Amino acid sequence: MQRVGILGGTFDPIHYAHLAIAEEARVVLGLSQVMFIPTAQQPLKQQHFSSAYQRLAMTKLAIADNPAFTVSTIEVERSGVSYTIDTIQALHEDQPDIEWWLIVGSDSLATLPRWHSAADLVQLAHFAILERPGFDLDWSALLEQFPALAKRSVRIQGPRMDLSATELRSRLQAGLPVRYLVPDAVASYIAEQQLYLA
Ligand SMILES: Nc1ncnc2c1ncn2[C@@H]1O[C@H](COP(=O)(O)OP(=O)(O)OP(=O)(O)O)[C@@H](O)[C@H]1O
Ligand SMILES: O=C(O)c1ccc[n+]([C@@H]2O[C@H](COP(=O)([O-])O)[C@@H](O)[C@H]2O)c1
Repeated sequence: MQRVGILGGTFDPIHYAHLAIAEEARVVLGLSQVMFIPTAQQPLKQQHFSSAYQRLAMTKLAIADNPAFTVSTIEVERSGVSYTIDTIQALHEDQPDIEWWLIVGSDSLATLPRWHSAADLVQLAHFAILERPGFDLDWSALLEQFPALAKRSVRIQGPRMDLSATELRSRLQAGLPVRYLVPDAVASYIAEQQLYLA
């Protein structure tokens, strides 16, 4: 069965750790492609710092040189709160013969108990879990709550990159460089659009 990866994210902004975990999961799991899906509105985040359109544009620029990477506008076009279960259900209905792999950092997976219809999601998707430096996942607690995860997930150790969008926004606000932390085209877009200055 063909396997396709999904990297959902706020991508505010997208950075090299996103690209690196997507590529790692692609190779380790033999994914035919990784679909990047920027959220319209992340359910657990109070605030976004650029528009959905700008985050989508940065995502397109970031993945342009990798033929195995694609961008889906499914959440941006649906608008409103972006529940992953809605996205997976739609993709699954459209292409039931694909094995869908959600690529998630360990920090994000730790919030799974608070995701909408999490128990159903675990039945529909597989999970590629990437270790995030400085973040210890309580794996046994999660397995206790979602036993199906044991058979439907793979934990991948690397690459370990201590980089976050939060840190990038702080750097930009402080006038510090983000070159070599995000693709050049993304750095140029951020500068042109004057993002993350306030
Ligand atoms: N450095 C990293 N290592 C592993 N996973 C990461 C890393 N950065 C982001 N991810 C994962 O990528 C996905 C999308 O992340 P997101 O767009 O929220 O970026 P972020 O850097 O975590 O943003 P913010 O700092 O604004 O919360 C999530 O599953 C997150 O766990
Ligand atoms: O469906 C939910 O309730 C839900 C709650 C929190 C996060 N998510 C998804 O998890 C992905 C990573 O989120 P984030 O915060 O790291 O950008 C992104 O696709 C979010 O929409 C989904």
